[in-house]
Amino acid sequence: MQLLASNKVFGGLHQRYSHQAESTQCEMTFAVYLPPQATAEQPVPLLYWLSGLTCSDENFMQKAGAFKVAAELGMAIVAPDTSPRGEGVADDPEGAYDLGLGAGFYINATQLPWAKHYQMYRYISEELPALLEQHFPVTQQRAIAGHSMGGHGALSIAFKNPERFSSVSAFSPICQPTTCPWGQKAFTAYLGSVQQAWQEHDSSLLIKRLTPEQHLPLLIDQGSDDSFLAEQLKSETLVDAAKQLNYAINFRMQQGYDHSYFFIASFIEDHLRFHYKYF
Ligand SMILES: N[C@@H](CCC(=O)N[C@@H](CS)C(=O)NCC(=O)O)C(=O)O
Repeated sequence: MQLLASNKVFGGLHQRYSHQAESTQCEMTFAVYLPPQATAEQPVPLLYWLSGLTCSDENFMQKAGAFKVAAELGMAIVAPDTSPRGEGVADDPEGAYDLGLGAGFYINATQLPWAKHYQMYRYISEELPALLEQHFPVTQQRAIAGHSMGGHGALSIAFKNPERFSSVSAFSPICQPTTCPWGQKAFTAYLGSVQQAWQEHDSSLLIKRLTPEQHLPLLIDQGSDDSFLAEQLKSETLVDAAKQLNYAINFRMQQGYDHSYFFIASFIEDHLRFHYKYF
């Protein structure tokens, strides 16, 4: 693991690392915030933050304004990259923002040319936690959150692995990727046309497989003025599914907010305090 940068912030440390990942067969970069309380003797719980399309490890750390409350609570945060990168990693031939680099969708690709490196589900759900829990002062208390494509990542990974997390939250998540243009484009490329493979990564469907004991505390914030809401995010699909299951999720339609990090910065404190309650 190579330390790329280290900055003191609110008494803790923001650090960027790169490492050779086995799952994605390339060098991966992630950023971690270690609050002042974190020591080898007193490790702290860890929130996974999954970002959206076009993002790297940097967007959340620079724009969300999460450090002050994370430092107060004593909570570490990791922000991984959103796709494999580097020489030899496939990208959309036209450089589209919603496929290839910056658009890994947190799934394991089975189709060429993507399959070799686009193994983001395995990276996020297995390889990165093992690495962090071995090398950083963090406990095995995990929460997961994300934005947009990363909201889809957080929800689908939590629904597939409810025993690994104590809570899950999302901002403006893609709730039904099997029926929206972003999801259909990515799933067709990465998974081919087999619907069964698609359904393995659709939160509005995965939620129906959970037993009541597996209903993690779940908070979702969605901006009412988000230009992607109707066509891409479809939050009503998840809200309706939860209602049918008597899964008491906390869904908040926030009036006048858009899809940006201005929205995330406005409510990130609520999400951090929400997750902290359940560690
Ligand atoms: N570039 C795309 C939208 C991409 C976008 O909104 N990305 C969101 C996540 S889905 C984001 O967080 N962008 C980076 C940022 O705001 O820092 C477009 O113009 O339609």
